[in-house]
Amino acid sequence: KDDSSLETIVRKIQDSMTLSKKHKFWETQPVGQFKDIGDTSLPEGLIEPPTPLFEVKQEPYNLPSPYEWTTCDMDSEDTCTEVYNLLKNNYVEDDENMFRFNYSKEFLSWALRPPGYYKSWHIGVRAKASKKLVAFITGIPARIRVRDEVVRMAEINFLCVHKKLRSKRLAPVMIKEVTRRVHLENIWQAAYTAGVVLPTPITTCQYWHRSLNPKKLIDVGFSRLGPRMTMSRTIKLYKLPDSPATPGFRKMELRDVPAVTRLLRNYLSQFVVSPDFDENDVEHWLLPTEGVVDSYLVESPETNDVTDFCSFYTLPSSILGNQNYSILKAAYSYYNVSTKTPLLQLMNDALIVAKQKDFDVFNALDVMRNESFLKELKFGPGDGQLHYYLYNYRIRNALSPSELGLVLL
Ligand SMILES: CNCCCN(C)c1ncc(F)c(N2CC(C(=O)NCc3cnc4ccccn34)C2)n1
Repeated sequence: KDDSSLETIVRKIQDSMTLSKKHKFWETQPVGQFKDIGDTSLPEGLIEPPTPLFEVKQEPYNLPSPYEWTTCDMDSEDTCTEVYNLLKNNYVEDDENMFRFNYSKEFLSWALRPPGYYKSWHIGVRAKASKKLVAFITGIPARIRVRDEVVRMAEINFLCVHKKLRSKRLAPVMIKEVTRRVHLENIWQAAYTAGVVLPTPITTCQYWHRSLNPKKLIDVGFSRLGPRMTMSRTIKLYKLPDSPATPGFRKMELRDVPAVTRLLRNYLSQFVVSPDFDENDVEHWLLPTEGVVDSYLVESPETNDVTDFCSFYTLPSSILGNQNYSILKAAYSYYNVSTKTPLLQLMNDALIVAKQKDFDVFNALDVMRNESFLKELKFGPGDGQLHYYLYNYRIRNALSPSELGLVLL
C-alpha cells in the first residue's frame, strides 16, 4: 500500500525508461502504431473517420496556468520578429549542439503563408506575466497525393518550446491544439517530419552534404579533413566551374509558371507520396524569392520548351561558439525535374549557382531520384536522419525514400 515503497519507485523508473512519455502520447493518437507493423489486415488510408464538426472541441486545450495561447499574425513585422527570435534561440540543434537552425524572417513569412493558409494555425504560447513568446507550432494546408488519392492535409512544422520550458509536457498539448484547429477547418490528415523516431515513420531519409566552401566547413567543425588529405587537396577536390554547363539554363520567371507546373506535376506523379501542386502553389513555392528559394530551369534553345527544373531553399544555421564564423550558409535541395538534361548535369549546375551565391554547403535528402547523383557529385552522408510521418492515414508498408516526392521546409 505504501506508495513510496522501493518496488513502486523501481517500477515507476522502469515504466518511464521503457515507454518514454512521447510514446505514451503517440499511443493515444490515430497514427500507425508499432504493434501494427506487418499487420496486412489493416486497410491503407484513413485510420479514424472525421468527427462531425459540432463535436470538435470548440474551446482551446488548457495550458499550465502561467501560460496562454496566442495566434501569431505573420503579416505583422513585430510578430514575425518574435517568432524569428524564438526559433533562432530555441529551435533544432545538431546532436553536438554546434549548430542551430536560423530560419530567416522572410523565409518564415513565405513558409507559413501559402495559398489558402489559416492565421489560426500559426499558434504561439505566451507567458501571461511577461507576454513573452515561449513556444510555437504551425500548420499550413496542402493537397497531398498518396498513391492515387489526393488528400487535403495540414503540414505541421516549427514545433519549438523555449529551452527553459522543456519537459513541462507543453509539446503534447500544443500538438493537440493545432490538431483541434485543423479539425475545425474540416481537415483530418496531416504530414510532419522529425529527427526522432515516433510511431510510425512512413519512410526514413538520410541527409547528404556537398561541400562548397570546404575550408570554412572544416574550420567550424561541420566536416573533417579526410584521411591522407591536405586542406589544399580538399579545396581542389570540391572546386566547381564558374558558370553552369547546360545551354538554356536560367532563373525561373513568372511567365514560366504554367510550363513548370506541367513539368513538375508530371514528374511527381511517379512517387507514392507527393504534393498535388497547381499553378498558384507553384507560383508561391517555386518562384525565386531572394534569400529564401532559388529556382532555375532549362529552356531548350531549339524548341523554347522548358525541359528541366531545379530548386533549393536557403536555411542558414547559427554556428554556436566559433570565434571566426557565426553563420553557416546552407542550401537545401527542394524540387528537381529532369526530362532532357541528365539529372547529374542539372544538379551540378545547381551546385555551381549555389557556390556563386556564396553558400557553404548544399544539403539533399535521399528522396525522389536524388540517390542517382549524390555520390557522383561528391555529396557525403550526414549524421542526421529525417523521419516522415502521416497523421490519421495508414501506409501499409514503409516506403523507400525514393518513393517519396515530398520535401517539407
Ligand atoms: C521539415 N523540417 C525538417 C527541416 C529540419 N532540417 C533541415 C533538419 N532536420 C533534422 C536534421 F538532422 C537536419 N539535418 C540537416 C543535416 C545537417 O546539416 N546537420 C548539421 C547541422 C547544421 N545545422 C544544423 C541545425 C540543426 C540540426 C543539424 N544541423 C542534418 N536537418
